[in-house]
Amino acid sequence: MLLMEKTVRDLSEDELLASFLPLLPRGRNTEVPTGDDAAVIAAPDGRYVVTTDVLVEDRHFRRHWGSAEDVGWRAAAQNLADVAAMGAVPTSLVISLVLPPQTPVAWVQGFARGLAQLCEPVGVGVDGGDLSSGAQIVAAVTAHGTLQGRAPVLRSTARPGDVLAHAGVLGHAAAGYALLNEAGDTGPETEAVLADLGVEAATATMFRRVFLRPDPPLQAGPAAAMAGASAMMDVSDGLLRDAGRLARASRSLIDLSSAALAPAVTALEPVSVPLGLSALDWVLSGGEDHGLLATFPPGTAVPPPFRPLGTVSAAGSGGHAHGAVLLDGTTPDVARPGWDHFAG
Ligand SMILES: Nc1ncnc2c1ncn2[C@@H]1O[C@H](COP(=O)(O)OP(=O)(O)O)[C@@H](O)[C@H]1O
Ligand SMILES: Cc1ncc(C[n+]2csc(CCOP(=O)(O)OP(=O)(O)O)c2C)c(N)n1
Ligand SMILES: [Mg+2]
Ligand SMILES: [Mg+2]
Ligand SMILES: [Mg+2]
Repeated sequence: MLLMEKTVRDLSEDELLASFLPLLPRGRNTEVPTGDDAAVIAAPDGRYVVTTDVLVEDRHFRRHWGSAEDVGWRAAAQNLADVAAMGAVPTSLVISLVLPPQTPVAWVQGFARGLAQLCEPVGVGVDGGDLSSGAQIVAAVTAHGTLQGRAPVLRSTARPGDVLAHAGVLGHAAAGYALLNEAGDTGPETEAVLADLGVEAATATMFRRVFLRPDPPLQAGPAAAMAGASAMMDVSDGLLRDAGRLARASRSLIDLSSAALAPAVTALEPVSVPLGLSALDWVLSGGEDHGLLATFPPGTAVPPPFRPLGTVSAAGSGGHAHGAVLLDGTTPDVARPGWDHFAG
C-alpha cells in the first residue's frame, strides 16, 4: 500500500514522524530541530530549550484512577523531564486545556494545584495557556528551559565504548499501571482484590503513586551535562524503545547488562509475582517512569544518581544494525519493546 493511502494506525510513531518532519518549516534560530527531547533555539543572550507533550484523558490518565492534582503533577513532570534530558534547567510552562462542558471546576482547580506542587519547589512558573471545550480532557503543555550557557546533550552523540547509565526508577510506573488496571485506585473493592492477590496495600500505593505522580530526577540532567554526558534522553516509552531511539540517532547499538538490571527487577517482584506478570518486561518495556538515560565517555566518573546499565557499541558488532538494543549480547525476548500511540 502506498504511504498516502494509509492511515496513522498503519504506522509506528517513528514512521509517522518520518513521513512529515521533512515537510515542516525550519526557523532561522533553530539550533537543534525537532527529533530530540526538546528543540534548542538560539536567543540573543544564549540558547533555550522548548518541548511539548500532551496528556489525553483515557489515553494517558483516567479520572477515576487518581485525583486532578495527580494529573496536573504528571502533565508538568512529563515535560520537565524532557527539559532535563537536554541537560537544561526548566524555567516556564504554558498549558492549553481542553475541557468537556460538564468538567467540575473543582477538577480544574485540583489540576492547577497539582502543577504547583511539582513546579513551585523547582522554581518553574505556569506563565500562560489556552482554553477550549471538547469531548475529552486534554492538557497540552509546553515547557521552556535554560542551558545556562552549556551545550545541549543530544540523543545523537553517544559513541562506541561509552557507558550507558540511568537515573530514576525503571518499571515502577508499569507496575502501578498494572495494579490500577487489576484493582483500581482506592476503596474496599481495591483492598479486597489486593488481599486476594496477596499484594501488600503499602506496596500497591507506592507503585501506583509512581504511575500517578512520576518524579523525574530533574537535577540529574544538568549534573550529567556537567559531568560530560555524551548523549541523554528521558525514558517515557520504555527502556528498549527509548534506548533504541538513542542508539539509532547515534548510529550505534546498545548492550544492556542483565546483572545491572537485576536490582530493578527484584524491586518489582512483590507486584509481578502475585499478578503472574514479568518484572523484567516492566523494566525493559514499561514507560512513564521518566528517568534519565545518559551515556558517558569511557573513563568519566558516572555521577550519582546515575547507575551503569550497559555499554554503547559500534553498529555491525555481532551482526546487529545500528539502533539495536541487546541484553547480554542477544536480542531480548519481550512481547513489545515499549509504548507506541499508533502501532499498539
Ligand atoms: N507533531 C509534531 N511535529 C513536529 N515534531 C514532532 C511532532 N511530534 C513529535 N515530534 C518530535 O519527534 C521527536 C520524538 O517525539 P516523542 O517520542 O514524543 O519525544 P519525547 O518522548 O521526548 O516526548 C521529538 O523531537 C518531538 O519534538
Ligand atoms: C489510561 C492509560 N492507558 C495507557 C497508559 C500507558 N501509556 C500511555 S502513553 C504512554 C507512553 C508515554 O506517553 P507519551 O505520550 O508517548 O509521552 P512522550 O513519549 O511523548 O514523552 C504509556 C506507557 C496510560 N498512561 N493511561
Ligand atoms: Mg523525552
Ligand atoms: Mg513527546
Ligand atoms: Mg512516547
